[in-house]
Amino acid sequence: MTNVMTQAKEWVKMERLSKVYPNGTVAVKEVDLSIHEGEFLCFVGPSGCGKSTIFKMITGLSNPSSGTLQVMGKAASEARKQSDTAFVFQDHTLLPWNSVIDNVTLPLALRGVSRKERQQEAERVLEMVGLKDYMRSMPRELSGGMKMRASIARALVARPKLLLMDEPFGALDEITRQTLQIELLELWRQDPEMTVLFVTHNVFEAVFLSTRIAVMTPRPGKVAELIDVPVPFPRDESFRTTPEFGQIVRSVSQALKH
Ligand SMILES: Nc1ncnc2c1ncn2[C@@H]1O[C@H](COP(=O)(O)OP(=O)(O)OP(=O)(O)O)[C@@H](O)[C@H]1O
Repeated sequence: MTNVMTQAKEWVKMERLSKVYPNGTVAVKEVDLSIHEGEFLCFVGPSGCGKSTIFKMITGLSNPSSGTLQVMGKAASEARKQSDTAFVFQDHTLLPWNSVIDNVTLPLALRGVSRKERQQEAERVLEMVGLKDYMRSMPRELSGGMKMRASIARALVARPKLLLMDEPFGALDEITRQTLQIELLELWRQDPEMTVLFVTHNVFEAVFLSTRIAVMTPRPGKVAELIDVPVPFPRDESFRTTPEFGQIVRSVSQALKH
């Protein structure tokens, strides 16, 4: 299942993708995985199973040792130049000396977008994440959840086709985390082309968000199992208490034990 109804394009294609670091650590071993336009795919696995290494290769920051990796039909290092990819990390990475709106407009400023358009686009995404009234605030004046919303707004401002999120809600309290999960799904649904790759250690979070889950094995990192979450969107809080939710959580937990 994807966010789009048409035949979905392959956004990321990994074939026997491996990464061996110079010290001999095999971080990723022969991963085969195709991710399509409009998917919401979660990587779940124990610490050190190579999730961040896969993200680094997708963004062209690290080269595969062997195998192939295509991002939007191109080698990852080429796709990087198109800047269709945005990231959100666990740490909000907002610049503390810039206001919220100046943080959000930064990716557009770096691309030479005019001041007027930067302002318009930033206001659009800040409205989407519910922070328009705080655009003149400084990051230190925001709660943890608001900082993460600002960080998401900054990632979305340039309308990325691929959004990579590495444990973005890991530092938040459970209530805020669940609220942001619902908000993130709404943002994703507003752009049918956008594909989200999301790393989490939390099985419940993965099941709530995903169209598909890649369960990773401990080192060397491999995809142990791909699990579909064939539950339609929109999903709301009630999904978390359905038998179907519990069943998929059990399947993922089982796959993690192998
Ligand atoms: N630059 C590096 N040189 C050597 N080994 C590395 C390097 N970067 C990562 N590793 C090792 O590769 C393995 C995979 O690391 P990676 O950071 O990709 O895992 P991860 O699943 O993202 O972990 P976590 O969930 O803890 O962030 C780990 O054993 C790690 O120690």
